Amino acid sequence: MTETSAAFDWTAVEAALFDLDGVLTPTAEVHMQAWDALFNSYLRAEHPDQPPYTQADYFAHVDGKPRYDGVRDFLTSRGIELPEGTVDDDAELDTVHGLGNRKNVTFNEVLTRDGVRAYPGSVALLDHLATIGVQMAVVSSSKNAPAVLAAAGLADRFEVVIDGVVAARLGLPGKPAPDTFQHAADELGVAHARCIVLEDAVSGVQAGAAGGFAGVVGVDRGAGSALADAGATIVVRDLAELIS
Ligand SMILES: O=P(O)(O)OC[C@H]1O[C@@H](O)[C@H](O)[C@@H](O)[C@@H]1O
Repeated sequence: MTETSAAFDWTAVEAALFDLDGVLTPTAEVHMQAWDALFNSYLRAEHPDQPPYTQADYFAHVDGKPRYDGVRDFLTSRGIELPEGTVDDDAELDTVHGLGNRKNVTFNEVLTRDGVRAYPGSVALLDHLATIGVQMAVVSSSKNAPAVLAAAGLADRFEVVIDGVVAARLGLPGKPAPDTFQHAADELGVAHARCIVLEDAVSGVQAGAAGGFAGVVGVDRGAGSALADAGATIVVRDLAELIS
C-alpha cells in the first residue's frame, strides 16, 4: 500500500536520486509556461480546428520527459506527425526538433529574467541528508539542468548530475525508462536497491518504479493520485516531510 505521509526511515538508504524541475526547484512551472506558449501558438497557426493544449496535456504527454520526446508524444496524441529534423534545427522550423528548440528559447528567457529559488523544504532535506551521510545525485531529463542548479545555488551539492545532455551523449533512453537513474546510482557506486528516487512527474515515477530501487517518493506538485498509480511508494507535498 502507498503511504501518504512521511516519517521516512533513511537507514535503509545509501543514496537519494533527485529529479530537479518540480522536486528541488519550481522550474516545472517555467517549463509548463514555455510548453503552453509553444503548443498553443503552433496549434492556432497550423491546426485551428484542434482544441487548445492544456495543463492536462502537459501532465499526460510532456512532464518529465526529454524535450523532443515531449514534443513528439503530445503531437502524436493529437494525430499530428511532423518531420523529426535534427537538434540543430532553427527554432522557426515546424519539425519535432524545431518546436522543441522554440520552447527552449522561451524557457531560457524566463529563467534569465526571473532567476530561480529552490524550494526551502527541499533545501532542508538536502541539508539533512548531507548531515546523516546519504549520497545525492540529480537525474533530470532537462538539458538546462546545470544552468538551473547554478541559478538556484545548488550546483556544489551534487557530484553526480545526469541531465539531458549526458543522457544523449551516452545514448541512454529517457524517462519513463529507468536507465538515467540507474546510471546515476552506478556513478555514485551504490547498489540500485539501496537508492531512493524522488520525482514529481508520472514518467519519472514510472522510471523509478522500473529501476529496482528501494522506493520512489512521489512529490505532488499537481500530478495528484497519478503518482501512486505510477508506482510511488510514498507521496509528499513538500520534501521537508521526509526529515525524520
Ligand atoms: O527542454 P529541456 O530543458 O531539456 O527539458 C526537458 C524536460 O525536462 C524535465 O525536467 C521537465 O519536467 C519537462 O517539463 C521538460 O520538458
